[in-house]
Amino acid sequence: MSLQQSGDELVVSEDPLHPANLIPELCRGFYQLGWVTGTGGGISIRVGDKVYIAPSGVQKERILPAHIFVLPFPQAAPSPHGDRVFLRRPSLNLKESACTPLFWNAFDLRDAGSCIHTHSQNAVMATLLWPGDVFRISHQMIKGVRLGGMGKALSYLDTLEVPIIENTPNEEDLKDSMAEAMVKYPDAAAVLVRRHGIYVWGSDWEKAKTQTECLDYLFELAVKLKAANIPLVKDESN
Ligand SMILES: CSC[C@@H](O)[C@@H](O)C(=O)COP(=O)(O)O
Ligand SMILES: [Zn+2]
Repeated sequence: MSLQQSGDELVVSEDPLHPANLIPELCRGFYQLGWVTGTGGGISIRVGDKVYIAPSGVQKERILPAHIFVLPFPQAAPSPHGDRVFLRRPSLNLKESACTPLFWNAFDLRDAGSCIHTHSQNAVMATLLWPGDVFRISHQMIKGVRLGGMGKALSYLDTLEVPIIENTPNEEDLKDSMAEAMVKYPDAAAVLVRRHGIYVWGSDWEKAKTQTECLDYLFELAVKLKAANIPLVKDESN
């Protein structure tokens, strides 16, 4: 099969910033942070009408460009068998990430250019220490996080809100509750999944990565503040 017919030309590039090269590199970085160990977590990048997605259930720090799936955006109507439409599939027997419908929430509902999923223990601890449906923090360094993940940067004086949804045994079943949380909290840059992790998006991969890092810093800080009995939201009267 020629390059043209297989779609391999969509993942072969010498440009280090090509999504097929970036996804493996970023996943190696996330692995070092403990965000994508045990095959969990991942990142998807959308450039224009193409979405690049990693395979499911593989060691994310060992992904190669040849393992990347490319899907059309917007999503093409599924085949009569209900199968997703791909512009390019790896020749190996791999399946696209189970997070695909959740990444798609960020593309559809926020027009995001990238979405990151981590199993960061800081995020998981935040979902357990704050049992309600939203995590809130104020008067901390929240300036790296943007309104809705896409708009202007938050100010020191804003209160950052991240909705929390309940986990399900199958990743795909989170799609609707994640979408509901995104509609209910239009200013949120991420959705936490209780006892599981977080989905963070941005207008491009750099902004999604920056916001994932900022939020993780805040969750780690929040866990320490809780241990020290310091409230996360400052009382404006003192
Ligand atoms: C051990 S991870 C559980 C997975 O279902 C999922 O939550 C995840 O983070 C990664 O899914 P994947 O399909 O490997 O990309
Ligand atoms: Zn996960």
